Amino acid sequence: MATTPAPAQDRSVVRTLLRLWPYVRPVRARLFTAAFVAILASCVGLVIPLVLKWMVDGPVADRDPAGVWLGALFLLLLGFAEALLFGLRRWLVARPLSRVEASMRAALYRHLQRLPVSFHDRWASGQLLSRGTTDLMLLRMFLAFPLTFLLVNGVTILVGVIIMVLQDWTLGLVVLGPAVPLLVTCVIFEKRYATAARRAQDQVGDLTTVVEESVLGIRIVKGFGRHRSQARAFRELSRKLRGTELRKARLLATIWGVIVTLPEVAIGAALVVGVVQVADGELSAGTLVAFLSTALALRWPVESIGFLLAMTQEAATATERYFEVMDERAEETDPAPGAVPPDPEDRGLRFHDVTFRYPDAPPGSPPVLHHIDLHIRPGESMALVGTTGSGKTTLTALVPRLYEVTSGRITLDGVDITALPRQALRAKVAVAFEEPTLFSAAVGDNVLMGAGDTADPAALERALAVAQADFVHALPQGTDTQVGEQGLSLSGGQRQRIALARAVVGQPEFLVLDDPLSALDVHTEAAVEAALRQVLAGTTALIVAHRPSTVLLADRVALLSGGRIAAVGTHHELLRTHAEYAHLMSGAESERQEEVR
Ligand SMILES: Nc1ncnc2c1ncn2[C@@H]1O[C@H](COP(=O)(O)OP(=O)(O)OP(=O)(O)O)[C@@H](O)[C@H]1O
Repeated sequence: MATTPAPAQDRSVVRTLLRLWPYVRPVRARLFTAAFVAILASCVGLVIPLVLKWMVDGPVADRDPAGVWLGALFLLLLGFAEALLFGLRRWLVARPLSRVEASMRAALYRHLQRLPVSFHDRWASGQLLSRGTTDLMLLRMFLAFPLTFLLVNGVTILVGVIIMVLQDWTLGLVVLGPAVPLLVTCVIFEKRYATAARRAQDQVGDLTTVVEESVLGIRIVKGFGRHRSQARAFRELSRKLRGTELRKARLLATIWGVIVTLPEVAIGAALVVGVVQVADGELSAGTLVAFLSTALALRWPVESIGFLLAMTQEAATATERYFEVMDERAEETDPAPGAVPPDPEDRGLRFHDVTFRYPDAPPGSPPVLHHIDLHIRPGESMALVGTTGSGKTTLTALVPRLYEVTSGRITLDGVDITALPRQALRAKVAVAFEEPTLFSAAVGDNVLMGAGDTADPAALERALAVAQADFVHALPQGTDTQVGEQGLSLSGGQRQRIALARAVVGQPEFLVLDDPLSALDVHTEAAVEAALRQVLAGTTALIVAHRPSTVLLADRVALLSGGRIAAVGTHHELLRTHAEYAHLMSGAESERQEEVR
């Protein structure tokens, strides 16, 4: 499951949001201009009450129709200017903000590609998906609205309050009365909403994981009739999410209620006090009209603060979730400093006293691999044999540095693999796993992924021939045929052969094969083996094998038992001298005979 740390209670929203600055920086000019334009638009709106005051105390009191028309024309122009300026603000921000969202998404994707396999072991893919989609959308919305409007509304309220106090300070005080209770409510609301927002966004991630798993595993779900339990799990998670969303809605409704009611009551009170003052002749009707229309013009900026704060909280949570992934350490691409200098005498692939424990294994648990010493000489192929769970896959994963050794060293031709840049290492070592993953692309492209930039059609043909994957030519568009997500339109054995072709296409110096022929029928396996033998003649190879036929491909065999190398020798030697090996192979042999029969 995903690591979804509990929300930090004492986080600072501002400090969290400031982390977005590097992404916002390139569009800062546009954003600041847009904010300035929005402030201008709001201030234009605040001039309207002053025009009204002039109209009521002037042309209306003097019964001057020409003056009223002039005032109306002014109002119309001000309205137009306000609308135009708000339109301009939108135009200014729309494009740059979608660029910010795209660049953050690209950075996240790039980072995910560079994070070690151990990170992906820990995190559910749905959590990563939701961070790259929903959370980034929330951030774009925050940059488009709350970021600008919290500032714009703040300035508008300040200017409006100054105008009101200048009109009549007693009425001003009446309207300002609710400011303190409003502020207190906002602070309490903000804290509670932060917790609910974090929970909701994590739950969206969990829900995405369930959907993704059941879509990818649809065959298992159907095959085992698990659709009801999957649907139940989905319903349970969406019920939880609904509960959290309702809590958010309730919190929002409460704050909205307070934010709307208090100012309305204050405006009502100001109306009563103002009317009394006008009746007593202490205040002109025009001033009261101007005062009240300013107060009404401030209603929206004040009321919107509730949901602007809510969106800001969600954005802070989204930022936190985004950086939880971005802060994870990516694999170093450059060689590690201080590695042991290369030993030119030490050729081939060599494990020197390698011990390995999975990074996410419970503390104190025994290592999966103990003090492995193994030397595969240049051009030699070595089979790795062992009972299930003995650590074979783990050992092979250490060579391309999918995981880092806990202690000890692995060397390729005397060079410590940590002293090689990762790209150079992975160009030297090709891998094929038992569970072949194909990408949504043409078959040919899937194979050529293994060849770096030096790919050519002849290499593709050669690799397909070695892997006995000529069947691709019979596909509707030959090597250009698109294979679906995970290559589901191909059989298991066909996918394995394409993955094998991918491993051999780059003619790597070192080949690591994790039981790559397990899904093939005996005849195809024999044909692949015959072709592989030619490839293996010049390549140093480590091949995980379960069947004697695959073992026979190799020059020597290493027996892995309980995470230790129990014996190394030729197949026939070990059959004679090692009971565990003989037992393993006889089981495999009888299974094999069953299969042939
Ligand atoms: N990502 C992981 N985190 C923690 N432990 C793991 C992880 N992957 C595998 N293990 C554990 O490491 C041990 C060795 O697993 P490994 O897959 O290397 O065995 P194997 O010999 O390849 O087995 P098989 O023949 O069934 O493929 C197992 O006990 C397994 O539970």
